[in-house]
Amino acid sequence: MELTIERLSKRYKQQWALHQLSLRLSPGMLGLVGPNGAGKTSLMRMIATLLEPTEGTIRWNGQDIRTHGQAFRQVLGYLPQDFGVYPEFTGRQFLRYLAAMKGHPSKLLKQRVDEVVEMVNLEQEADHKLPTYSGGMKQRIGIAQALLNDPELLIVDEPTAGLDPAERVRFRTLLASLTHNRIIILSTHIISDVEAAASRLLLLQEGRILTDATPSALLARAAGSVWSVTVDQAAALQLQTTYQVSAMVNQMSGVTLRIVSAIRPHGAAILVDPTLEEAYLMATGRQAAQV
Ligand SMILES: Nc1ncnc2c1ncn2[C@@H]1O[C@H](COP(=O)(O)OP(=O)(O)OP(=O)(O)O)[C@@H](O)[C@H]1O
Repeated sequence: MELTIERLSKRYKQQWALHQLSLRLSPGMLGLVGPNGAGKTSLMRMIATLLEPTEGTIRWNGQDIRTHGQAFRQVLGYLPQDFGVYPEFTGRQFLRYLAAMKGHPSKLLKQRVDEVVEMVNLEQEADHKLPTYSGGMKQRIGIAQALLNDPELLIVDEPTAGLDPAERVRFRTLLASLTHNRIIILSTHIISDVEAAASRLLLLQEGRILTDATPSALLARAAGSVWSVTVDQAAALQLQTTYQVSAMVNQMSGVTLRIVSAIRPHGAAILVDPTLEEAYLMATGRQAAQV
């Protein structure tokens, strides 16, 4: 099970959304992280065969996905960013409909739909109409439809956008439970979404790979660059204008700031262990400093 991407580029008119990206993926979760416009959706749509690359190739187990499109789509599951549901259906009816559309053998269809409903934990709500679902439940239906063919490659584009914190945690746990024996590509600009489950993080910026590392390697790179200091309001404001502040807590004794900086930002600042989000800020900040 291997996805190989070679020198993949996408240009929209004059603008390069993705530039000469090369990547080799094996089972596990890849967290695709980057700000809006970094090229995440373009990359995912090209892998899902929904968008034609301007240059480059994508191979699944050595075969070009453009020439083996039909066979490739059988191992592919995709949840797009703008997944829409049909309001007249219940969750279960909707999944049966999609399974039939995807050519699922009718003898096994009901059983498979029941299985995916169970996998995403929607047994209680599966016979309720879709408009009554919360954002998180709709996204779980989205994952359920992507799992209908038990895909070896699962692509999920910004699944937690618009979910409340409890739904996000639940969705993260669900995705983490699906990593066994398949490749998952999950895009997000919220790094905590992939913190627990991703074995690899790809930071994209302006269509290029900024960093390709395991979460622990990314954390190790940020060690020695995250500080904590408690100061008064005026000093806190001053520090905020000069440094990258990753967290700020008001306390009786003053304002405690966490600061991402290669140099000690204040005489009283002490080094603290970085979070993955801070490691990400460090990686993207370093790039900004180079430009
Ligand atoms: N159909 C299109 N026509 C023109 N430009 C596009 C089109 N789709 C994307 N772009 C541009 O390509 C760049 C990459 O967009 P893309 O949607 O791939 O990024 P993204 O990282 O997924 O961002 P977001 O999180 O906002 O979806 C952006 O500058 C975007 O404006």
